Amino acid sequence: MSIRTLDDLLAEGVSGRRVLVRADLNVPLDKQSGDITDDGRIRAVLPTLSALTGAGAKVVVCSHLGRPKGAPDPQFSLRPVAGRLGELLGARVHFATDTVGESARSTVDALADGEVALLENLRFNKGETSKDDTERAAFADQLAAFGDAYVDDAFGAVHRRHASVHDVPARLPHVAGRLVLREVEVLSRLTGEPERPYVVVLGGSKVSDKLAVIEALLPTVDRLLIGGGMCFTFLKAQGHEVGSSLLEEEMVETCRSLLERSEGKIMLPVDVVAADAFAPDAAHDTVPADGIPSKRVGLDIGPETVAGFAAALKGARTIFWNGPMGVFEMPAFAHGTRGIAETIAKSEAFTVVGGGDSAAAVRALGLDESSFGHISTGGGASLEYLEGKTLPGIAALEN
Ligand SMILES: Nc1ncnc2c1ncn2[C@@H]1O[C@H](COP(=O)(O)OP(=O)(O)O)[C@@H](O)[C@H]1O
Ligand SMILES: O=C(OP(=O)(O)O)[C@H](O)COP(=O)(O)O
Repeated sequence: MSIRTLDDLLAEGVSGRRVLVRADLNVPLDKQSGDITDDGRIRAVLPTLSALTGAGAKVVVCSHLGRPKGAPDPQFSLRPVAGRLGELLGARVHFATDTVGESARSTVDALADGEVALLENLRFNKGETSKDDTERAAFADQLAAFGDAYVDDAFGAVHRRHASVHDVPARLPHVAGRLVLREVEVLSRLTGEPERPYVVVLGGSKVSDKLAVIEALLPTVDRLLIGGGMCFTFLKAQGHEVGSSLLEEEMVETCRSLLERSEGKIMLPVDVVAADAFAPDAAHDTVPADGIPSKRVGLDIGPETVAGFAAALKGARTIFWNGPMGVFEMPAFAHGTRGIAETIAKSEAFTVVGGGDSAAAVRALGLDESSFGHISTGGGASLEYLEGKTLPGIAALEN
């Protein structure tokens, strides 16, 4: 891989230069208070930021948060992240209240050597995620104007063909940051010939994002265990009622076809914790996966499923896990995620956990991070990397 690195940029000297850093500061927020519930992704980018500030660069950080629809939306503001980043860096982070407007321009212009600015959410601008090349290019031009060089340290977003990931590097001297390099180095261990049995566990809520990955991974894996919000579209494809559980109706047919072609590798829940409502205190009980009552919502995998998945993980030599098994943010629905996480933590396999929420779950459940081989900051990104796809953010650095 012919990618220039942060060390190459530092060797050229960055003192007094403006360095635009694309980070993935898409951290989970508490729905009520808006507080950051896990700062792992902020911590993960500190080595790159500290190296740059230490070398006297004017550091301009940009990131997305959540999925706002191309316009400002206060619930997705990066302001709280600026505060936390400042605490962790031990220095003030200057926050721009827009991404490429007047506030961003004046904030960047006022930066002294060794100081850090954070721009407001990239996705408050249509150009960031647009499929239209011209619209993306116009936004990329505006962003690129804030840097003399570009560092990509947003591993969690390298699978997105977005302006800040794919188009800005074409406009500036560009390098990979410390996090991106480390992630690629570790994950490449899973792309060649992973030690077998190789078991992948998938959950979470980004169903359609991950179905294409399942298709690609099926020939490579020995077992694929599907829980979390992912499983209901598959259960529906098997002809079962899923009540008001998370469902992507238009993907049912794809799931049916995947199940047919899976040679029995796909394992689905046999029981589910079904609740009256999507709420922490909702009444709930365990029901068979083929008998979810019509008004109930499946919020976790049941104990029999945890035992079955644990048995399938026994003896594995390589394990990749992405996506919580249930709505672990609510303690009543965290048992499945805990059961699977504890099983993986105890395994002697080479274990990789990927994804912002999966990593957050490991920490929220108080598990020892060092009992996993690697905790990746990217869920979709690591899955697509494992698929062997050329990721837009990595390809852009290679050019
Ligand atoms: N049964 C379920 N119904 C709805 N949401 C779920 C369910 N199980 C898990 N989730 C949610 O999935 C989210 C994480 O999904 P995702 O973003 O795909 O994971 P990651 O960030 O690890 O890649 C969590 O917020 C969790 O509450
Ligand atoms: O949280 C992320 O991905 P992940 O949930 O797959 O780990 C990244 O920040 C990418 O976000 P996106 O899936 O909204 O593009």
